[in-house]
Amino acid sequence: MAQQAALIYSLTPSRTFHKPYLLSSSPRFVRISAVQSDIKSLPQRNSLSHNVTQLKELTLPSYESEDTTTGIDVDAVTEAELKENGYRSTRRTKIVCTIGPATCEAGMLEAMAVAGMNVARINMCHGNHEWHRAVIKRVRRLNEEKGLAVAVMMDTEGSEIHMGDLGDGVVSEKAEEGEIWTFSVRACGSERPERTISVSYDGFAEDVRLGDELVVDGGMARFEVVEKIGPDVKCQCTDPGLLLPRANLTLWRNGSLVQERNAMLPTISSKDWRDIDFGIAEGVDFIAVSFVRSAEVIHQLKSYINSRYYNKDVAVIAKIESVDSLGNLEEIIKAADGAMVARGDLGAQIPLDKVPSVQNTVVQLCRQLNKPVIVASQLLESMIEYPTPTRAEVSDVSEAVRQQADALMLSGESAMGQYPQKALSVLRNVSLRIERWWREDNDHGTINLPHIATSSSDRISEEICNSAAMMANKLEADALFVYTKAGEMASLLSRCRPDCPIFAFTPSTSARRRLNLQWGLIPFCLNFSDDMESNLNRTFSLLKSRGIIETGDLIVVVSDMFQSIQVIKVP
Ligand SMILES: Nc1ncnc2c1ncn2[C@@H]1O[C@H](COP(=O)(O)OP(=O)(O)OP(=O)(O)O)[C@@H](O)[C@H]1O
Ligand SMILES: CC(=O)C(=O)O
Ligand SMILES: [K+]
Ligand SMILES: [Mg+2]
Repeated sequence: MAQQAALIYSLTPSRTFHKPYLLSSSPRFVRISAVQSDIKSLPQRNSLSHNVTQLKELTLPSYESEDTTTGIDVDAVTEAELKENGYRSTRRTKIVCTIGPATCEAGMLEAMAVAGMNVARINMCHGNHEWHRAVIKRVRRLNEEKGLAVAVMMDTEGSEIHMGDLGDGVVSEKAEEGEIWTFSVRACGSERPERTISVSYDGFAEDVRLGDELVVDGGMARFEVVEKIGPDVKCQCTDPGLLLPRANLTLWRNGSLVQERNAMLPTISSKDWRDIDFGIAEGVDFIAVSFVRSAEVIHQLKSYINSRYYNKDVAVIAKIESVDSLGNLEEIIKAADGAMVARGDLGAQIPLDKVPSVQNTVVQLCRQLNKPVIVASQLLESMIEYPTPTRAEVSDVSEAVRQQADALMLSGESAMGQYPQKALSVLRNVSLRIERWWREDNDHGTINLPHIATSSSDRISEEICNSAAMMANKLEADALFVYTKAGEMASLLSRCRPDCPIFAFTPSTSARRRLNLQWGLIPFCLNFSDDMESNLNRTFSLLKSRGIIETGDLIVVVSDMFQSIQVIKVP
Protein backbone atom coordinates (compact mmCIF):
# COMPACT_ATOMS: atom_id res chain seq x y z
CA MET A 1 0.00 0.00 0.00
CA ALA A 2 1.28 3.42 -0.82
CA GLN A 3 2.31 5.25 2.30
CA GLN A 4 1.86 8.93 2.83
CA ALA A 5 5.17 10.65 2.58
CA ALA A 6 6.11 13.50 4.84
CA LEU A 7 9.08 15.72 5.26
CA ILE A 8 11.41 15.24 8.16
CA TYR A 9 14.00 17.92 8.64
CA SER A 10 17.23 16.28 9.65
CA LEU A 11 19.77 18.07 11.73
CA THR A 12 23.40 17.12 11.39
CA PRO A 13 24.48 14.05 13.34
CA SER A 14 25.59 14.88 16.80
CA ARG A 15 25.90 11.59 18.57
CA THR A 16 29.62 11.46 18.93
CA PHE A 17 29.83 11.70 22.67
CA HIS A 18 32.53 9.81 24.47
CA LYS A 19 31.35 9.49 27.98
CA PRO A 20 34.03 9.19 30.60
CA TYR A 21 31.94 7.69 33.36
CA LEU A 22 31.46 4.16 34.47
CA LEU A 23 29.02 3.16 37.09
CA SER A 24 27.94 0.10 38.93
CA SER A 25 24.27 -0.69 38.84
CA SER A 26 23.45 -1.68 42.33
CA PRO A 27 19.80 -1.12 43.16
CA ARG A 28 18.79 0.74 46.29
CA PHE A 29 22.05 2.64 46.51
CA VAL A 30 23.27 5.61 44.62
CA ARG A 31 26.68 4.36 43.79
CA ILE A 32 28.88 6.38 41.54
CA SER A 33 32.27 4.94 40.81
CA ALA A 34 35.25 5.32 38.54
CA VAL A 35 34.44 8.83 37.48
CA GLN A 36 37.21 9.89 35.19
CA SER A 37 38.20 13.43 34.64
CA ASP A 38 38.64 13.71 30.90
CA ILE A 39 35.66 16.02 30.66
CA LYS A 40 37.59 18.09 28.14
CA SER A 41 37.10 15.31 25.66
CA LEU A 42 33.39 16.08 25.58
CA PRO A 43 32.35 17.96 22.49
CA GLN A 44 31.47 21.58 23.02
CA ARG A 45 27.75 21.87 22.89
CA ASN A 46 27.86 24.79 20.59
CA SER A 47 29.94 22.79 18.17
CA LEU A 48 26.83 20.83 17.35
CA SER A 49 25.74 22.15 14.05
CA HIS A 50 22.60 24.22 13.91
CA ASN A 51 22.12 23.81 10.26
CA VAL A 52 19.20 22.10 8.75
CA THR A 53 21.25 20.11 6.32
CA GLN A 54 18.98 17.78 4.55
CA LEU A 55 15.40 17.17 3.73
CA LYS A 56 14.46 13.57 3.80
CA GLU A 57 11.32 11.76 2.80
CA LEU A 58 10.15 9.29 5.32
CA THR A 59 7.53 6.65 4.78
CA LEU A 60 6.32 4.56 7.62
CA PRO A 61 6.82 0.85 7.20
CA SER A 62 4.06 -1.43 8.29
CA TYR A 63 4.70 -2.32 11.87
CA GLU A 64 5.11 -5.85 13.19
CA SER A 65 3.67 -5.64 16.68
CA GLU A 66 6.39 -6.64 19.13
CA ASP A 67 5.75 -9.25 21.73
CA THR A 68 6.21 -6.89 24.66
CA THR A 69 7.03 -9.71 27.03
CA THR A 70 10.35 -9.84 25.25
CA GLY A 71 10.49 -6.89 22.89
CA ILE A 72 10.18 -3.16 23.12
CA ASP A 73 7.53 -1.04 21.47
CA VAL A 74 9.10 1.91 19.79
CA ASP A 75 7.71 3.55 16.73
CA ALA A 76 9.42 4.38 13.48
CA VAL A 77 8.94 8.12 13.97
CA THR A 78 10.73 8.22 17.34
CA GLU A 79 13.35 5.82 16.13
CA ALA A 80 14.08 7.96 13.07
CA GLU A 81 14.25 11.14 15.16
CA LEU A 82 16.61 9.60 17.68
CA LYS A 83 18.88 8.14 15.04
CA GLU A 84 18.93 11.16 12.77
CA ASN A 85 19.35 13.92 15.26
CA GLY A 86 20.97 12.35 18.29
CA TYR A 87 19.39 12.34 21.72
CA ARG A 88 20.20 15.89 22.56
CA SER A 89 18.45 17.20 19.51
CA THR A 90 15.17 15.39 19.93
CA ARG A 91 12.21 17.69 20.35
CA ARG A 92 11.11 18.15 23.95
CA THR A 93 7.99 20.26 23.38
CA LYS A 94 4.99 18.13 22.39
CA ILE A 95 2.43 18.98 19.72
CA VAL A 96 -1.36 18.64 19.89
CA CYS A 97 -3.21 18.92 16.56
CA THR A 98 -6.93 19.58 16.27
CA ILE A 99 -8.37 17.19 13.72
CA GLY A 100 -10.99 18.53 11.35
CA PRO A 101 -11.97 18.22 7.70
CA ALA A 102 -8.41 19.03 6.56
CA THR A 103 -6.79 16.20 8.51
CA CYS A 104 -9.40 13.54 9.31
CA GLU A 105 -8.55 11.05 6.56
CA ALA A 106 -6.24 8.14 7.36
CA GLY A 107 -3.46 9.29 5.05
CA MET A 108 -3.39 12.79 6.49
CA LEU A 109 -3.49 11.46 10.06
CA GLU A 110 -0.47 9.32 9.28
CA ALA A 111 1.35 12.22 7.64
CA MET A 112 0.65 14.37 10.71
CA ALA A 113 1.89 11.62 13.04
CA VAL A 114 5.06 11.24 10.97
CA ALA A 115 5.56 15.00 11.08
CA GLY A 116 5.39 15.04 14.87
CA MET A 117 1.78 15.08 16.10
CA ASN A 118 1.84 13.63 19.63
CA VAL A 119 -1.84 14.13 20.47
CA ALA A 120 -4.87 14.32 18.16
CA ARG A 121 -7.62 16.59 19.51
CA ILE A 122 -11.26 16.33 18.55
CA ASN A 123 -13.53 19.23 19.40
CA MET A 124 -17.08 18.22 20.35
CA CYS A 125 -18.30 21.69 19.26
CA HIS A 126 -18.13 20.35 15.71
CA GLY A 127 -19.12 17.18 13.92
CA ASN A 128 -21.22 14.30 15.27
CA HIS A 129 -20.41 11.08 17.09
CA GLU A 130 -20.15 9.16 13.86
CA TRP A 131 -17.48 11.55 12.57
CA HIS A 132 -15.54 11.54 15.84
CA ARG A 133 -15.75 7.76 16.15
CA ALA A 134 -14.25 7.35 12.70
CA VAL A 135 -11.35 9.67 13.57
CA ILE A 136 -10.64 7.89 16.86
CA LYS A 137 -10.69 4.52 15.07
CA ARG A 138 -8.26 5.78 12.42
CA VAL A 139 -5.84 7.02 15.06
CA ARG A 140 -6.10 3.74 16.93
CA ARG A 141 -5.49 1.75 13.74
CA LEU A 142 -2.49 3.94 12.96
CA ASN A 143 -1.09 3.23 16.42
CA GLU A 144 -1.63 -0.49 16.02
CA GLU A 145 -0.38 -0.81 12.48
CA LYS A 146 2.58 1.54 12.75
CA GLY A 147 3.51 1.10 16.39
CA LEU A 148 2.79 4.77 17.17
CA ALA A 149 1.53 6.18 20.46
CA VAL A 150 -0.59 9.12 19.30
CA ALA A 151 -2.97 9.98 22.13
CA VAL A 152 -6.53 11.23 21.56
CA MET A 153 -7.92 14.23 23.41
CA MET A 154 -11.62 14.98 23.43
CA ASP A 155 -12.53 18.60 24.07
CA THR A 156 -16.01 19.29 25.46
CA GLU A 157 -18.33 21.90 24.02
CA GLY A 158 -19.22 23.47 27.38
CA SER A 159 -22.23 25.70 27.73
CA GLU A 160 -20.99 29.17 26.96
CA ILE A 161 -22.93 31.18 24.40
CA HIS A 162 -22.09 30.55 20.78
CA MET A 163 -23.57 31.00 17.34
CA GLY A 164 -25.23 28.11 15.55
CA ASP A 165 -24.12 26.53 12.30
CA LEU A 166 -24.36 28.68 9.21
CA GLY A 167 -26.08 25.98 7.20
CA ASP A 168 -24.90 23.24 4.87
CA GLY A 169 -21.66 24.03 3.16
CA VAL A 170 -21.39 27.60 4.48
CA VAL A 171 -17.97 27.92 6.07
CA SER A 172 -18.06 31.62 6.88
CA GLU A 173 -19.95 34.86 6.36
CA LYS A 174 -18.63 38.37 6.26
CA ALA A 175 -20.30 41.07 8.34
CA GLU A 176 -19.69 44.59 7.02
CA GLU A 177 -19.67 47.78 9.04
CA GLY A 178 -23.12 49.31 9.48
CA GLU A 179 -25.04 46.18 8.50
CA ILE A 180 -27.89 45.05 10.71
CA TRP A 181 -27.78 41.38 11.69
CA THR A 182 -30.35 39.44 13.69
CA PHE A 183 -29.16 37.22 16.53
CA SER A 184 -32.04 34.97 17.51
CA VAL A 185 -32.71 32.27 20.07
CA ARG A 186 -34.99 30.63 17.50
CA ALA A 187 -33.38 27.70 15.74
CA CYS A 188 -32.95 28.78 12.13
CA GLY A 189 -32.87 25.33 10.58
CA SER A 190 -31.87 24.97 6.97
CA GLU A 191 -33.82 28.03 5.72
CA ARG A 192 -31.81 30.59 7.60
CA PRO A 193 -32.94 34.08 6.62
CA GLU A 194 -30.26 36.39 5.31
CA ARG A 195 -28.07 38.02 7.99
CA THR A 196 -29.62 35.91 10.72
CA ILE A 197 -27.60 33.96 13.24
CA SER A 198 -28.99 31.55 15.82
CA VAL A 199 -27.69 31.74 19.37
CA SER A 200 -27.18 28.68 21.59
CA TYR A 201 -28.37 30.22 24.87
CA ASP A 202 -32.12 30.55 25.52
CA GLY A 203 -31.72 33.45 27.95
CA PHE A 204 -29.87 35.56 25.40
CA ALA A 205 -32.73 37.82 24.28
CA GLU A 206 -33.69 38.47 27.88
CA ASP A 207 -30.18 39.17 29.10
CA VAL A 208 -29.09 41.70 26.46
CA ARG A 209 -29.80 45.41 26.76
CA LEU A 210 -29.82 48.11 24.12
CA GLY A 211 -26.31 49.50 23.71
CA ASP A 212 -24.55 46.28 24.78
CA GLU A 213 -21.57 45.24 22.70
CA LEU A 214 -21.73 41.74 21.18
CA VAL A 215 -18.23 40.37 20.51
CA VAL A 216 -17.76 37.44 18.12
CA ASP A 217 -14.80 35.10 18.76
CA GLY A 218 -13.02 37.51 21.06
CA GLY A 219 -13.02 40.33 18.51
CA MET A 220 -13.24 38.78 15.03
CA ALA A 221 -16.28 41.04 14.62
CA ARG A 222 -18.25 43.37 16.88
CA PHE A 223 -21.88 44.50 16.99
CA GLU A 224 -23.98 46.92 19.00
CA VAL A 225 -27.42 45.86 20.20
CA VAL A 226 -29.90 48.30 18.61
CA GLU A 227 -33.31 46.66 18.98
CA LYS A 228 -35.01 43.74 20.75
CA ILE A 229 -38.04 42.06 19.17
CA GLY A 230 -39.13 39.00 21.17
CA PRO A 231 -36.59 36.26 20.50
CA ASP A 232 -34.74 38.40 17.95
CA VAL A 233 -31.97 40.82 18.82
CA LYS A 234 -31.05 43.29 16.08
CA CYS A 235 -27.42 44.30 16.11
CA GLN A 236 -25.45 46.76 14.02
CA CYS A 237 -21.97 45.74 12.95
CA THR A 238 -19.38 48.16 14.37
CA ASP A 239 -16.25 46.15 13.54
CA PRO A 240 -16.48 44.16 10.32
CA GLY A 241 -15.20 40.60 10.28
CA LEU A 242 -15.72 36.95 9.51
CA LEU A 243 -18.43 34.97 11.25
CA LEU A 244 -17.49 31.29 11.54
CA PRO A 245 -19.89 28.47 12.41
CA ARG A 246 -20.38 28.05 16.15
CA ALA A 247 -18.23 31.04 16.98
CA ASN A 248 -18.19 32.07 20.60
CA LEU A 249 -20.22 35.15 21.64
CA THR A 250 -19.63 37.45 24.58
CA LEU A 251 -21.62 40.45 25.75
CA TRP A 252 -19.95 43.56 27.11
CA ARG A 253 -21.63 46.42 28.99
CA ASN A 254 -19.74 49.56 30.04
CA GLY A 255 -16.42 47.83 29.47
CA SER A 256 -17.20 44.70 31.55
CA LEU A 257 -18.12 41.20 30.55
CA VAL A 258 -21.84 40.55 31.11
CA GLN A 259 -22.56 37.30 32.90
CA GLU A 260 -26.23 37.37 33.68
CA ARG A 261 -27.94 34.03 34.04
CA ASN A 262 -25.47 32.34 31.70
CA ALA A 263 -23.07 32.29 34.66
CA MET A 264 -25.46 29.71 36.13
CA LEU A 265 -25.10 27.38 33.14
CA PRO A 266 -23.35 24.15 34.05
CA THR A 267 -19.69 23.80 33.02
CA ILE A 268 -20.50 20.28 31.87
CA SER A 269 -23.86 20.34 30.07
CA SER A 270 -26.06 17.31 29.49
CA LYS A 271 -24.69 17.13 25.95
CA ASP A 272 -21.17 17.22 27.39
CA TRP A 273 -21.97 14.28 29.70
CA ARG A 274 -23.21 12.30 26.70
CA ASP A 275 -20.06 13.24 24.80
CA ILE A 276 -17.92 12.21 27.77
CA ASP A 277 -19.60 8.78 27.94
CA PHE A 278 -19.08 8.45 24.22
CA GLY A 279 -15.41 9.47 24.43
CA ILE A 280 -14.62 7.10 27.27
CA ALA A 281 -16.37 4.24 25.49
CA GLU A 282 -14.29 4.98 22.39
CA GLY A 283 -11.11 4.98 24.47
CA VAL A 284 -9.96 8.61 24.41
CA ASP A 285 -6.89 9.30 26.55
CA PHE A 286 -7.69 12.85 27.64
CA ILE A 287 -10.87 14.78 28.28
CA ALA A 288 -10.33 18.53 28.09
CA VAL A 289 -13.10 20.35 29.97
CA SER A 290 -14.06 23.72 28.48
CA PHE A 291 -14.81 26.85 30.54
CA VAL A 292 -13.80 25.37 33.91
CA ARG A 293 -14.68 27.89 36.62
CA SER A 294 -13.74 26.04 39.80
CA ALA A 295 -12.11 22.81 40.98
CA GLU A 296 -15.47 21.33 41.87
CA VAL A 297 -16.40 20.32 38.34
CA ILE A 298 -13.04 18.59 37.90
CA HIS A 299 -13.55 16.63 41.12
CA GLN A 300 -17.04 15.75 39.95
CA LEU A 301 -15.83 14.44 36.58
CA LYS A 302 -12.93 12.53 38.08
CA SER A 303 -15.10 10.79 40.63
CA TYR A 304 -17.64 10.01 37.89
CA ILE A 305 -14.89 8.39 35.81
CA ASN A 306 -13.51 6.50 38.81
CA SER A 307 -16.83 5.10 39.87
CA ARG A 308 -18.31 4.38 36.47
CA TYR A 309 -15.20 3.51 34.48
CA TYR A 310 -12.79 2.39 37.18
CA ASN A 311 -10.71 0.36 34.75
CA LYS A 312 -10.29 3.18 32.23
CA ASP A 313 -7.23 5.33 32.12
CA VAL A 314 -8.58 8.77 31.23
CA ALA A 315 -6.85 11.98 32.21
CA VAL A 316 -8.79 15.20 32.78
CA ILE A 317 -7.42 18.48 31.42
CA ALA A 318 -8.82 21.75 32.79
CA LYS A 319 -9.14 24.40 30.11
CA ILE A 320 -8.33 27.84 31.45
CA GLU A 321 -10.52 30.14 29.37
CA SER A 322 -13.14 31.47 31.76
CA VAL A 323 -12.65 34.72 33.64
CA ASP A 324 -13.96 32.96 36.76
CA SER A 325 -11.18 30.36 36.69
CA LEU A 326 -8.51 32.97 37.29
CA GLY A 327 -9.28 33.32 40.98
CA ASN A 328 -9.14 29.53 41.49
CA LEU A 329 -6.18 28.53 39.37
CA GLU A 330 -4.26 26.61 41.98
CA GLU A 331 -7.20 24.48 43.16
CA ILE A 332 -8.27 23.80 39.57
CA ILE A 333 -4.81 22.70 38.45
CA LYS A 334 -4.31 20.59 41.57
CA ALA A 335 -7.62 18.83 40.94
CA ALA A 336 -6.92 18.17 37.24
CA ASP A 337 -4.36 15.97 35.51
CA GLY A 338 -3.22 18.88 33.37
CA ALA A 339 -4.29 22.26 32.03
CA MET A 340 -4.69 24.11 28.75
CA VAL A 341 -4.24 27.84 28.29
CA ALA A 342 -7.17 28.21 25.86
CA ARG A 343 -6.27 31.68 24.67
CA GLY A 344 -9.11 31.95 22.16
CA ASP A 345 -11.98 32.19 24.59
CA LEU A 346 -9.77 33.50 27.37
CA GLY A 347 -9.00 36.51 25.19
CA ALA A 348 -12.72 37.07 24.76
CA GLN A 349 -13.30 37.10 28.52
CA ILE A 350 -10.39 39.22 29.73
CA PRO A 351 -8.61 42.15 28.06
CA LEU A 352 -6.23 40.80 25.40
CA ASP A 353 -3.24 42.47 27.00
CA LYS A 354 -3.74 40.32 30.10
CA VAL A 355 -3.54 37.04 28.17
CA PRO A 356 0.30 36.75 28.09
CA SER A 357 0.67 37.11 31.85
CA VAL A 358 -2.10 34.57 32.49
CA GLN A 359 -0.33 32.20 30.10
CA ASN A 360 2.93 32.61 31.99
CA THR A 361 1.22 32.16 35.36
CA VAL A 362 -0.58 28.98 34.30
CA VAL A 363 2.53 27.49 32.68
CA GLN A 364 4.67 28.11 35.76
CA LEU A 365 1.97 26.93 38.17
CA CYS A 366 1.53 23.69 36.25
CA ARG A 367 5.25 23.09 36.32
CA GLN A 368 5.33 23.61 40.06
CA LEU A 369 2.34 21.35 40.64
CA ASN A 370 3.70 18.73 38.21
CA LYS A 371 0.81 18.87 35.73
CA PRO A 372 1.30 18.96 31.96
CA VAL A 373 0.27 22.24 30.33
CA ILE A 374 -0.76 23.01 26.75
CA VAL A 375 -0.56 26.47 25.19
CA ALA A 376 -3.37 26.74 22.65
CA SER A 377 -4.97 28.93 20.00
CA GLN A 378 -3.84 31.21 17.23
CA LEU A 379 -0.19 30.14 17.48
CA LEU A 380 0.03 30.15 13.69
CA GLU A 381 -3.40 31.55 12.80
CA SER A 382 -2.27 33.11 9.52
CA MET A 383 -1.21 29.66 8.29
CA ILE A 384 -4.87 28.72 7.95
CA GLU A 385 -4.57 30.65 4.69
CA TYR A 386 -0.89 31.20 4.01
CA PRO A 387 2.04 28.80 3.72
CA THR A 388 4.37 30.85 5.93
CA PRO A 389 3.74 32.22 9.41
CA THR A 390 4.15 35.84 10.42
CA ARG A 391 7.25 36.81 12.37
CA ALA A 392 5.01 37.66 15.30
CA GLU A 393 3.54 34.16 15.27
CA VAL A 394 7.00 32.59 15.27
CA SER A 395 7.88 34.80 18.24
CA ASP A 396 4.75 33.74 20.06
CA VAL A 397 5.57 30.06 19.51
CA SER A 398 9.13 30.60 20.72
CA GLU A 399 7.88 32.30 23.86
CA ALA A 400 5.74 29.26 24.73
CA VAL A 401 8.71 26.96 24.05
CA ARG A 402 10.99 29.18 26.13
CA GLN A 403 8.47 29.01 28.98
CA GLN A 404 8.91 25.23 28.65
CA ALA A 405 5.23 24.48 28.29
CA ASP A 406 4.69 20.75 27.80
CA ALA A 407 2.81 21.13 24.56
CA LEU A 408 1.74 23.52 21.82
CA MET A 409 -1.59 23.14 20.07
CA LEU A 410 -2.78 23.75 16.53
CA SER A 411 -6.47 24.62 16.14
CA GLY A 412 -7.90 25.86 12.85
CA GLU A 413 -4.40 25.55 11.30
CA SER A 414 -4.69 21.76 11.37
CA ALA A 415 -8.49 21.35 11.52
CA MET A 416 -9.47 23.30 8.45
CA GLY A 417 -6.42 25.21 7.25
CA GLN A 418 -4.75 24.83 3.90
CA TYR A 419 -1.29 23.97 5.27
CA PRO A 420 -1.61 21.62 8.25
CA GLN A 421 1.70 19.85 7.64
CA LYS A 422 3.56 23.09 7.09
CA ALA A 423 2.12 24.50 10.32
CA LEU A 424 3.23 21.38 12.15
CA SER A 425 6.74 21.63 10.76
CA VAL A 426 6.95 25.29 11.87
CA LEU A 427 6.09 24.19 15.43
CA ARG A 428 8.69 21.42 15.22
CA ASN A 429 11.47 23.57 13.87
CA VAL A 430 10.86 26.51 16.19
CA SER A 431 10.71 24.11 19.16
CA LEU A 432 13.99 22.43 18.23
CA ARG A 433 15.74 25.73 17.65
CA ILE A 434 14.55 27.43 20.84
CA GLU A 435 15.12 24.36 23.00
CA ARG A 436 18.70 24.15 21.78
CA TRP A 437 19.21 27.84 22.35
CA TRP A 438 17.76 27.53 25.83
CA ARG A 439 20.08 24.64 26.70
CA GLU A 440 23.13 26.47 25.36
CA ASP A 441 22.26 29.64 27.20
CA ASN A 442 23.69 28.82 30.60
CA ASP A 443 22.06 31.83 32.14
CA HIS A 444 18.56 30.44 32.55
CA GLY A 445 18.99 29.96 36.29
CA THR A 446 17.16 27.36 38.30
CA ILE A 447 13.46 27.45 38.89
CA ASN A 448 12.47 26.73 42.45
CA LEU A 449 10.34 23.62 42.46
CA PRO A 450 8.28 23.33 45.65
CA HIS A 451 7.74 19.96 47.30
CA ILE A 452 4.50 18.43 46.11
CA ALA A 453 4.49 14.96 47.63
CA THR A 454 2.24 14.27 50.59
CA SER A 455 3.45 10.81 51.65
CA SER A 456 7.01 10.05 52.67
CA SER A 457 7.45 7.48 49.91
CA ASP A 458 6.31 10.01 47.29
CA ARG A 459 8.62 12.53 48.84
CA ILE A 460 11.53 10.16 48.31
CA SER A 461 10.52 9.60 44.66
CA GLU A 462 10.39 13.33 44.16
CA GLU A 463 13.86 13.88 45.62
CA ILE A 464 15.25 10.97 43.61
CA CYS A 465 13.92 12.52 40.41
CA ASN A 466 15.19 16.00 41.27
CA SER A 467 18.63 14.59 42.03
CA ALA A 468 18.70 12.31 39.00
CA ALA A 469 17.85 15.20 36.69
CA MET A 470 20.52 17.35 38.27
CA MET A 471 23.08 14.57 38.01
CA ALA A 472 22.20 14.00 34.37
CA ASN A 473 22.80 17.69 33.69
CA LYS A 474 26.08 17.82 35.54
CA LEU A 475 27.39 14.61 33.98
CA GLU A 476 26.07 15.66 30.57
CA ALA A 477 24.36 12.27 30.36
CA ASP A 478 22.97 11.16 27.04
CA ALA A 479 19.60 10.15 28.46
CA LEU A 480 17.61 9.54 31.60
CA PHE A 481 15.85 6.16 31.77
CA VAL A 482 12.79 5.73 33.95
CA TYR A 483 10.96 2.42 34.53
CA THR A 484 7.48 3.37 35.60
CA LYS A 485 4.17 1.52 35.88
CA ALA A 486 1.72 4.42 35.92
CA GLY A 487 4.06 7.19 34.79
CA GLU A 488 4.45 9.19 38.00
CA MET A 489 8.25 9.02 38.14
CA ALA A 490 8.42 9.96 34.47
CA SER A 491 6.34 13.09 35.16
CA LEU A 492 8.55 14.00 38.08
CA LEU A 493 11.62 13.81 35.86
CA SER A 494 9.94 15.79 33.10
CA ARG A 495 9.07 18.46 35.66
CA CYS A 496 12.80 19.07 36.17
CA ARG A 497 13.18 19.88 32.44
CA PRO A 498 16.61 18.21 32.25
CA ASP A 499 19.07 18.84 29.41
CA CYS A 500 18.87 15.28 28.08
CA PRO A 501 15.76 13.43 26.90
CA ILE A 502 13.92 11.03 29.20
CA PHE A 503 13.23 7.50 27.96
CA ALA A 504 10.16 6.35 29.86
CA PHE A 505 9.54 2.58 29.88
CA THR A 506 6.07 1.48 30.88
CA PRO A 507 4.22 -1.81 30.50
CA SER A 508 0.96 0.03 29.78
CA THR A 509 0.02 1.21 26.29
CA SER A 510 -2.39 3.77 27.74
CA ALA A 511 0.27 5.18 30.08
CA ARG A 512 2.60 5.37 27.08
CA ARG A 513 0.06 7.48 25.16
CA ARG A 514 -0.63 9.72 28.13
CA LEU A 515 3.08 10.36 28.69
CA ASN A 516 3.29 11.49 25.07
CA LEU A 517 1.84 14.86 26.16
CA GLN A 518 4.69 15.60 28.55
CA TRP A 519 7.79 17.65 27.96
CA GLY A 520 10.94 15.71 27.08
CA LEU A 521 9.46 12.23 27.57
CA ILE A 522 10.03 9.55 24.96
CA PRO A 523 7.63 6.81 26.02
CA PHE A 524 8.33 3.17 25.18
CA CYS A 525 6.17 0.15 25.90
CA LEU A 526 8.13 -2.51 27.74
CA ASN A 527 7.20 -5.28 30.11
CA PHE A 528 9.70 -5.23 32.89
CA SER A 529 10.32 -7.26 36.03
CA ASP A 530 11.40 -6.37 39.54
CA ASP A 531 14.94 -7.31 38.64
CA MET A 532 16.48 -4.00 37.54
CA GLU A 533 19.75 -5.57 36.50
CA SER A 534 17.96 -7.76 33.99
CA ASN A 535 15.60 -4.93 32.90
CA LEU A 536 18.58 -2.78 32.09
CA ASN A 537 20.49 -5.46 30.26
CA ARG A 538 17.43 -6.28 28.23
CA THR A 539 16.69 -2.62 27.44
CA PHE A 540 20.29 -1.99 26.43
CA SER A 541 20.43 -4.94 24.10
CA LEU A 542 17.02 -4.16 22.57
CA LEU A 543 17.83 -0.50 22.01
CA LYS A 544 21.35 -1.29 20.81
CA SER A 545 20.06 -3.83 18.33
CA ARG A 546 17.85 -1.13 16.85
CA GLY A 547 20.69 1.36 16.74
CA ILE A 548 18.99 3.76 19.17
CA ILE A 549 21.73 3.67 21.80
CA GLU A 550 25.33 2.62 21.52
CA THR A 551 28.15 1.36 23.69
CA GLY A 552 29.57 4.15 25.78
CA ASP A 553 26.38 6.22 26.10
CA LEU A 554 25.96 7.54 29.61
CA ILE A 555 22.55 6.84 31.12
CA VAL A 556 21.05 7.91 34.46
CA VAL A 557 18.39 5.44 35.58
CA VAL A 558 15.52 5.64 38.07
CA SER A 559 12.54 3.38 38.63
CA ASP A 560 9.24 3.07 40.47
CA MET A 561 10.32 -0.16 42.10
CA PHE A 562 13.59 0.88 43.65
CA GLN A 563 14.24 4.18 45.21
CA SER A 564 17.68 4.57 43.74
CA ILE A 565 19.63 6.35 41.07
CA GLN A 566 22.00 4.41 38.88
CA VAL A 567 24.47 5.93 36.49
CA ILE A 568 25.55 3.53 33.81
CA LYS A 569 27.72 3.57 30.76
CA VAL A 570 26.09 1.37 28.14
CA PRO A 571 28.24 -1.77 27.92
N1 LIG B 1 -14.71 18.37 13.56
C1 LIG B 1 -14.72 19.51 12.87
N2 LIG B 1 -15.50 19.65 11.80
C2 LIG B 1 -15.52 20.79 11.09
N3 LIG B 1 -14.77 21.87 11.40
C3 LIG B 1 -13.98 21.80 12.46
C4 LIG B 1 -13.90 20.62 13.26
N4 LIG B 1 -13.04 20.85 14.25
C5 LIG B 1 -12.59 22.11 14.09
N5 LIG B 1 -13.14 22.68 13.00
C6 LIG B 1 -12.88 24.03 12.46
O1 LIG B 1 -11.64 24.51 12.96
C7 LIG B 1 -11.81 25.73 13.67
C8 LIG B 1 -10.89 25.74 14.86
O2 LIG B 1 -11.21 24.63 15.64
P1 LIG B 1 -11.01 24.56 17.18
O3 LIG B 1 -11.54 23.27 17.63
O4 LIG B 1 -9.60 24.77 17.54
O5 LIG B 1 -11.89 25.77 17.71
P2 LIG B 1 -11.64 26.67 18.95
O6 LIG B 1 -12.67 27.72 18.84
O7 LIG B 1 -10.20 27.08 19.03
O8 LIG B 1 -11.88 25.73 20.19
P3 LIG B 1 -13.07 25.79 21.24
O9 LIG B 1 -14.31 25.61 20.47
O10 LIG B 1 -12.77 24.64 22.12
O11 LIG B 1 -12.97 27.10 21.91
C9 LIG B 1 -13.27 25.78 14.03
O12 LIG B 1 -13.75 27.08 14.09
C10 LIG B 1 -13.94 25.03 12.89
O13 LIG B 1 -14.15 25.90 11.81
C1 LIG C 1 -8.83 25.98 22.62
C2 LIG C 1 -9.94 26.79 23.11
O1 LIG C 1 -10.92 26.27 23.57
C3 LIG C 1 -9.84 28.22 23.07
O2 LIG C 1 -8.75 28.74 22.80
O3 LIG C 1 -10.84 28.87 23.32
K1 LIG D 1 -14.44 22.91 22.80
MG1 LIG E 1 -12.50 27.66 23.87
